[in-house]
Amino acid sequence: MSLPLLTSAPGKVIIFGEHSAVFNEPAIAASVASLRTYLFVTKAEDSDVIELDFPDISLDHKWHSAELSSISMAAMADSDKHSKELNAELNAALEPLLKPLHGSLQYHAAYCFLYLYFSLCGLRTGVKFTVKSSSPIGAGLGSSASIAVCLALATGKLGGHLNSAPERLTKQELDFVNKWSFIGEKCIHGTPSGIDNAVATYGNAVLFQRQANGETKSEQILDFPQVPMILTNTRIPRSTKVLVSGVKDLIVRQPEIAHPILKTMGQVASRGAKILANLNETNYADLCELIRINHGLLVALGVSHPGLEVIKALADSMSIGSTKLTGAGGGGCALTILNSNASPEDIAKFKDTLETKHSYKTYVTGLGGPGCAYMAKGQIQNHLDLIRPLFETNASVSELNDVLLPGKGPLQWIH
Ligand SMILES: Nc1ncnc2c1ncn2[C@@H]1O[C@H](COP(=O)(O)OP(=O)(O)O)[C@@H](O)[C@H]1O
Ligand SMILES: C[C@@](O)(CCOP(=O)(O)O)CC(=O)O
Ligand SMILES: [Mg+2]
Repeated sequence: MSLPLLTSAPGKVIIFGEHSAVFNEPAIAASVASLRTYLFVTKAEDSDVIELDFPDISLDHKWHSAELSSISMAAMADSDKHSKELNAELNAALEPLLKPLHGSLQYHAAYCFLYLYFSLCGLRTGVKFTVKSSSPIGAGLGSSASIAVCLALATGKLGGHLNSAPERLTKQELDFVNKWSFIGEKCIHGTPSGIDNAVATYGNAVLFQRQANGETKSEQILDFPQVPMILTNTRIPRSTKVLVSGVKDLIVRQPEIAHPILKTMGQVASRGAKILANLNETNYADLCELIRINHGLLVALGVSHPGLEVIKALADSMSIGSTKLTGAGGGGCALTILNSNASPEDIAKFKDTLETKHSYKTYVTGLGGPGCAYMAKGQIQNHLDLIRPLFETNASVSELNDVLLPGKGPLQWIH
């Protein structure tokens, strides 16, 4: 497919089962309608370069064709064979290109990009990839998976792998995006479960389980109930990669203790799935109880943070609802499922205290929106005056969403 290209994918909220999902336990996550990542691929001004412009993480980098000599055809060959494990030959070839970014936060985003780009597009130069996200980054809401999905969809299209139906993304194409975005997540954080990229690809909500053979089973939950909840971002930075490897270390040190915790988390997710499939006044309290238990188990794994406990303590002391961290923890976000009798005044006070006293950010957002999408070339060209400034200027999140949010903005997306 030719340029320009525009792709998008949502963030997610894990309701039950973060961390235990990495160890093959079931987990439930839903996409977040209003928190999305957008990728705009255009012709670079210099036809000799591959350019990345990731302003959200202050990364603007160009690679000239002369620097690409380490990337042999052999390193890119058979990339499909390596769709489950990273290709050691390609990794070695990427090393010199990534050297200037070593030790920086931007390293993993650039690694994800280069890995997918060379695997799916080859050595083509003269392209520029610009990414903007309306989702907070590194906060537990799956920004890494949404950028990996945007990149997998765009590089899949650019490399000619995804052009079977002009009017929609087929099931096979979505499976392709899911497979390659999982590889992208691997570049960003090592050993992902695959739940985040599955939700960002397919949208809605999923009951997900990684199998012992590395395959994944994900069941779409189409009518995900709109559970009343508040998402709170502590804005405390953390890295999924570090937190996931911390849990791995705990398992090595305390296997008899850590394994049963993970198993119990799986039980919580399975039970939670049953309740969510038939949520009603009678079992709502059970859902809240499972949220409380899941958080306690995550605390036991060592992935909470005093800043997250502030949210839980406030919600508990106001009897407003049940709170658990969501995503990898260590900072980032928590969700509070509101009690059915929580008053609007108490909800407002809860949010206000978190925002004014602790400088946290709260969100009230719908769960279960669309998955990945792209825009037809004609549509982009007809609206370049609307689209281009969003990627070339310091556009705010609301300006981004006003134009680009599927279903809200004036433009048509293909799903
Ligand atoms: N909009 C973006 N622009 C550039 N890189 C991004 C963007 N969103 C995510 N990333 C990459 O993902 C990383 C954060 O992923 P992670 O630690 O898994 O947190 P989360 O997925 O919860 O946001 C960032 O450090 C960066 O490498
Ligand atoms: C901790 C984990 O379960 C979720 C990580 O989510 P996030 O990157 O914090 O949004 C890891 C995974 O499932 O890949
Ligand atoms: Mg992530």
